[in-house]
Amino acid sequence: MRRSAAPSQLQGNPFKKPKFIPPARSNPSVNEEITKQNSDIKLLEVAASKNTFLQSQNDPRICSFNLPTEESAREINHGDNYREKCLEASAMRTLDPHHTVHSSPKEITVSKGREEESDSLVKYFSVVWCKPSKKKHKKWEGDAVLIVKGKSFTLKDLEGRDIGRGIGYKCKELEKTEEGQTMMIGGKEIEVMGVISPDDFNSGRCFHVGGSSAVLSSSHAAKKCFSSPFKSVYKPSSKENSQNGFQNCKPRHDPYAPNSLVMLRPDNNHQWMFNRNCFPIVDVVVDPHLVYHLRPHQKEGIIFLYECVMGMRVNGRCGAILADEMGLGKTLQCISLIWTLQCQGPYGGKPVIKKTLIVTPGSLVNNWRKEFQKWLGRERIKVFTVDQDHKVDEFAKSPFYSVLIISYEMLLRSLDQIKSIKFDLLICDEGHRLKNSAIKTTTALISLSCEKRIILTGTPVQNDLQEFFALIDFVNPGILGSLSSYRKIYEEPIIISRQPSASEEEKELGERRAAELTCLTGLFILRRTQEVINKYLPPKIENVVFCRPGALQIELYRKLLNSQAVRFCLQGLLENSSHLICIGALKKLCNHPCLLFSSVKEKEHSSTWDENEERHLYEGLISVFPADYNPLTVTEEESGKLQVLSKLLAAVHELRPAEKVVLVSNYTKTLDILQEVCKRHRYACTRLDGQTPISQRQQIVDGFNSKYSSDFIFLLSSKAGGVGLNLIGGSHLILYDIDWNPATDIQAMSRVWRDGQKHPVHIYRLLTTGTIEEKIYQRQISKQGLSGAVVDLTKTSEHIQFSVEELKNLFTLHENSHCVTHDLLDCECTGENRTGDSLEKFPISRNCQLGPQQQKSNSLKPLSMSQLKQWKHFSGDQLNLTDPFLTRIRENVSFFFQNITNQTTSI
Ligand SMILES: Nc1ncnc2c1ncn2[C@@H]1O[C@H](COP(=O)(O)OP(=O)(O)OP(=O)(O)O)[C@@H](O)[C@H]1O
Ligand SMILES: [Mg+2]
Repeated sequence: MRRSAAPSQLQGNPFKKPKFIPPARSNPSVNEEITKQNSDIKLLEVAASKNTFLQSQNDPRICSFNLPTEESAREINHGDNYREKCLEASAMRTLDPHHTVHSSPKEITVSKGREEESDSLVKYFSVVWCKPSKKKHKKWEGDAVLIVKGKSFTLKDLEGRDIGRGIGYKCKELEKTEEGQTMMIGGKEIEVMGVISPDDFNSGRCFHVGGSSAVLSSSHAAKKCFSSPFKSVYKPSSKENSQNGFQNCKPRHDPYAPNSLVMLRPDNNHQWMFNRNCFPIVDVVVDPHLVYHLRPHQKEGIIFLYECVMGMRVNGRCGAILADEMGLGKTLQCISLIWTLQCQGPYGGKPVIKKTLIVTPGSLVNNWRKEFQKWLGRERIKVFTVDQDHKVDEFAKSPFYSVLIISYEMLLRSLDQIKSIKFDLLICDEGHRLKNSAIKTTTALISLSCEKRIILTGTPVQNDLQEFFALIDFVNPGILGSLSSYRKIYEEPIIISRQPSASEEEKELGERRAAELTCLTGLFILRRTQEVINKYLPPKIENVVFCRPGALQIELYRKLLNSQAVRFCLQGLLENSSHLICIGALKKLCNHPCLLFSSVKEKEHSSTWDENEERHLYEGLISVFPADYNPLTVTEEESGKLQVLSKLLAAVHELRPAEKVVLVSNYTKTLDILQEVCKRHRYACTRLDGQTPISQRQQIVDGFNSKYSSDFIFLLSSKAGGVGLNLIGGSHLILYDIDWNPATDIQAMSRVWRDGQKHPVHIYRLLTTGTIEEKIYQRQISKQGLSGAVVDLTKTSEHIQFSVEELKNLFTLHENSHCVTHDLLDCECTGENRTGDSLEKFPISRNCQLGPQQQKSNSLKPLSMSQLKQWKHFSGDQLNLTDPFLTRIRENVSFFFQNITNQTTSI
């Protein structure tokens, strides 16, 4: 039987949650989990054949008590640990004067004297109803309460009005009424969703939740796989019902079903802190429909998040950082967590959370909504996304929505309204931005009272210890003490130990403190790398393409390097930031000379030209351009990279007409040029940059990803849309320029090689041979080696300190090299189709060839260079290239590096 949710269920209606607890399970894996000190992540996969669950349900000793008595706990041989837990729980019960032992079977019949059948059985169920139809997928119209009394049924809507009656049913039929069952009552088709306790019916609470006016629509996606999880597990007879006041306290889903994903039960400590009312312990089981889709690492991630936010990993702290690499499905893991906590809880099955706040970059607000729909359909969870037309107030007033999704910018604007709502769970997507505790966004979020906090980030937690503190302190405030004590205890000793002058004692202390810090924070930080999903993805062919610069580019480059500004920089004579202007000019030139031309013209015409520092850089530059130079008519030949790009696009268009290209740049002006080229070649394209209104971004992404889209190219500004987006419609991604920060580029490259991608993915990273772009690339890969690619997204060249030596290296043009990067590898090959086979000749641990100071300062650097050396590499002159795309661009390329992940037979 398929079920689709009723509105009340979306609100986490406790009346629909069966509340049976099997208080003692003999499954050793569960007991192991309970005793585990270090809460290692472990999936509890319980064989369906083990029916101890059913046995314990049928055991009146168990069912008739909230928690087992000392005697019953001993009688049931479930292992010492569990007994200890039960004993303690029963002790807690006696300590709590308000605790009531629910043992009276008479509770079931309540309507004394009101009805003729006062002595007969009365049962209450939450149901959904609709007009009768033969359709497989019902369109449920509303929630209702079904009262089964004697031989009659009454159906009431959530305002208490009778909307149907039936009489004359056979006793046997009545006894069979259970979850998932459908029947006809008073001309309506109903489906039973859950049992309502007499108490909840009598108090009227069962009518309050969820509202009454919601109309359900069926969602194919949601209905497709949802099954009635209880059917084979719990079939209470009327006799049991009458004996057991807690027959409802059972897990929402069968914890013993094959592949069930069961959360760790709370230990004594936790119960003591959070279960003061001594509710029975109920297994929290992730919805099997979701589990069906989850990858193994995602199951682990959900268990991890659950334990963190429940305060099971670090006593009483409820924060977590999920730092999985890009594309690992952090969104789905969070959605699973929300759905689980919103419907279930370990104490009496009561839902742990009601409302969730998700804060995310503007371009991902609608992506979150889509992901909710993708995994849960439209009915189960009602999510509200804030935009110009949908304000927070609307969410606050509505009882239907349980999840609010808002951008960081909107959050600041609506902070007061947000603060007036009680959120139980806060998720900060791409949360690395919170590493700066001084910025407004961080202070705003800190000011929210919600204590269950999750940071999601693909590029997190790094070497900067203060930023690290800020992230940790956000999710688990105070866990590392005050900032000043943290500095004393951790930061200072760690930094001192890393200095070359550190004594042995200082080194040892720093290492121990670092280990302590890692150990403590490791309890609530989880990071997995992309390797865990490689096997689900198509092959990825990554190419670093060294493009020969055009003649004009070389001439201008020389001129810039000979400028007074660069010379002063190298003599250390100029102000701090002057080198940045020089670097900026060289980068522009690499993209296209016209960008430099426009900048110079712009500066020349400004009134401050004479005092301007840039004058020292740009003087005489215009004379190098042809006299009739027009920056508006972009010439492909003037830029090595543009020439390669143009040929590459033509090759994809011709050789793979069904495939599409994502074209990434860090600069909107460069995107303008690329767009112009697309236009010229009549390639249909779409574009997302910082100017694109947030409300349109998801639409643009969806349009491109659709197989019906005619767009061939997606122009993407990596700064605006690099993080979080899914661009699986494209299978070729070209990084037109390089960023200082490897994280920015990795983020951008991860947009296409993700779940859902159907084609082999081709990544092209274009670099201009011998120029500053190669130097930046070299710096990137050595940096990645240092930090395992865990680098901060917000670090730009402004944050990088350069020594004069480094600047000298940056400001050198290597005109005679095919590939300076390859030269530095000191590889013995001649650039002829080297495949890394002969690597044994070059042990990976050997020193890097990057230069003397680097060799000494960091032993990790050679590793990443060695890794690069393992890539296939060959010069552009190679005649027998096998890659059809590279063959097409060979003429303008001096060197290639290529790496293939998940190679299958053909690419
Ligand atoms: N188990 C799964 N099966 C199929 N598709 C999945 C699964 N998990 C996630 N996906 C899909 O993979 C894509 C990437 O997921 P998601 O956007 O959550 O990644 P992420 O970890 O947030 O990455 P980023 O750091 O780039 O934001 C999405 O389209 C998502 O629907
Ligand atoms: Mg994401």
